Amino acid sequence: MTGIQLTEVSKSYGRRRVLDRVTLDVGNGVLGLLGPNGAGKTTLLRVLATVAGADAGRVELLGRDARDPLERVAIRHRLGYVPQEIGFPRGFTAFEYVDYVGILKEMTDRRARHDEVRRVLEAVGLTTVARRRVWRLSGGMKRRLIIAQALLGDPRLLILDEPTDGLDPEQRLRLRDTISALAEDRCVVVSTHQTEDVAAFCPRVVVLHEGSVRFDGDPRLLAAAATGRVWRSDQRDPGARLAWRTGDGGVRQIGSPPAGATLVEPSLEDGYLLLVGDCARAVKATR
Ligand SMILES: Nc1ncnc2c1ncn2[C@@H]1O[C@H](COP(=O)(O)OP(=O)(O)OP(=O)(O)O)[C@@H](O)[C@H]1O
Repeated sequence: MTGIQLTEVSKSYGRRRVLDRVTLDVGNGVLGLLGPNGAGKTTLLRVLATVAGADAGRVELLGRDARDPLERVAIRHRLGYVPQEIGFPRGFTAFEYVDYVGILKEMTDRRARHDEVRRVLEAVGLTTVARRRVWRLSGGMKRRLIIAQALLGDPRLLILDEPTDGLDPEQRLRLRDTISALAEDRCVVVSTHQTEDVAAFCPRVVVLHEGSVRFDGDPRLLAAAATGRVWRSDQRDPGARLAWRTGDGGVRQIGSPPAGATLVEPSLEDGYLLLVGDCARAVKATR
């Protein structure tokens, strides 16, 4: 069964079209979603999490039609969602918070639910702080707590909006590992601003720009698209599309290289920045 099948999905807020005929077919594995601020990533994830409806197009999740209210309930029983914004009820411990979400998910058998709460807290490395009040947890721990609640009930579809945001490098690695393991037999969509996250654990990446899919494929192909367009020198080149100082005192530059430039191996970040820059120029030219 396909996890996600979107066909020509569009959504607008007022007169602004935020998703523009998005078509996607996603099976098991991790799909990384990249895009600049305002590209429509969160809106797309909200549609996938059945929090927001599409204005047009077909949204099929876990083989069910998300527009049908009964089918939607069935989808939600098998879906885990980590939203971008987090709010916690006051006074709860980590355990009580996840347990509360379990109750909302209609996990009525108390003992089985508590076992499940312990399992998901363990999965994100929060067992030792299970009895600590949420307001006393660090920002990174709170992010992991939100991920824990999404894992309740072993969902087949996981929608994660910037899950690694605010995590320290060790926790980030640990979470990447957890997500990769989960994705072996389920469909996981992860939005992020970190190209290194995508390079590290997403075999497939989708780039959104102004609500449209501009790239869908292997991250290595996105990086390779910048081959011959990334160079390094000591001085900033006025003709470079993008240029930034690197830690070793040099300048990394993207665009059409000047004669004699020392070309370097492009990274996923280079390929992404070049693509987004090209999209922005194309949009500007049509306005
Ligand atoms: N509820 C809403 N009402 C009106 N406009 C909205 C609403 N939610 C989002 N938007 C607008 O839709 C566009 C896409 O927003 P969205 O949050 O989906 O982008 P994003 O790619 O997730 O951005 P970011 O990387 O900054 O989180 C933005 O212009 C935003 O202002």
